Amino acid sequence: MSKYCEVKKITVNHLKKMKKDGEKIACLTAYDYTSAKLVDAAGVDLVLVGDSLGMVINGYENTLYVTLDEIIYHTKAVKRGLKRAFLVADMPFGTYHISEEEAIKNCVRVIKESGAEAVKLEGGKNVASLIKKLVDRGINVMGHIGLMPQYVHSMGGYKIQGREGDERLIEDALALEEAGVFAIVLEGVVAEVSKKITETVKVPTIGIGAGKDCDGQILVFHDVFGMFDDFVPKFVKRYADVKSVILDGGKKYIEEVKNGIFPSKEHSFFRG
Ligand SMILES: Nc1nc(=O)c2c([nH]1)NC[C@@H]1CN(c3ccc(C(=O)N[C@@H](CCC(=O)O)C(=O)O)cc3)CN21
Ligand SMILES: CC(C)C(=O)C(=O)O
Ligand SMILES: [Mg+2]
Repeated sequence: MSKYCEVKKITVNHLKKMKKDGEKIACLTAYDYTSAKLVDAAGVDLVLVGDSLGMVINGYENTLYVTLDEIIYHTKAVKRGLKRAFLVADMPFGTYHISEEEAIKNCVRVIKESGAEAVKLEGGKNVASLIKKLVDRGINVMGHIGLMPQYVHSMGGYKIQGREGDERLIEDALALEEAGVFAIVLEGVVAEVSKKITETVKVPTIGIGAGKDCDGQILVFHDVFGMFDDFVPKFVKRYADVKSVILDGGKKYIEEVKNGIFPSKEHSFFRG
């Protein structure tokens, strides 16, 4: 068993140390109090309140509709469910795109109001100067390169990155490290390139669809537990089939209501 099981509260230092120790970092998304409590109890090291909530919670076609207030609302709920895991809030599209001043203001708001211990933003060299300013102000920042869902329109879809070489991705990873990120998400990156980035930077890399050689892995809660099937990317592995559990339980409940079996005496109140 890993020595990190004993750690009461994971901090940014533990995450950096895990890379040095060769201890893989297990991460999941969560969007509410109850699911946060469950993944924390399971022992996940890091929880991300992802802007993927726009898709799995709200049913939007992409992540671009998510607002700052929505991320704060969900992060506050997740915060109350966590004891051990490190908490990261995803900065939504548009909240760090107008000016560095506005971006800093929005990140400060997220940290101040939500209880998140870090923010994550998509981008490489183009956001390095902003990240440096955030880090200078005591805000932990997680980078995110490769397939960046907030670029869905300009990329013309969700495209795996690094097929035609690794130069740009490596430059971006180095720029993020130089700017002071404590970790970098590599999303939808070919395994060979993720391996090279992971060997090149000192900060941990957290992969999603980026192969086995990243320092950690992250997946979306609803994908891992088989609750979301509008689309299932190739990189998703299902570790439970909660959809069937809910459908089966739901059918039993409906049948018992229709047949007058529920509620029975034990679920009812009486005067005497
Ligand atoms: N439920 C959920 N899971 C996710 O992992 C996720 C979201 N939502 N929303 C935001 C982004 C979007 N993501 C996606 C969505 C689709 C593909 C996809 O269809 N990829 C193709 C590969 C295409 C190629 O080879 O270039 C695939 O077949 O997996 C990948 C990542 C990952 N993120
Ligand atoms: C999948 C992770 C990295 C993410 O950005 C999200 O859930 O929004
Ligand atoms: Mg995201």
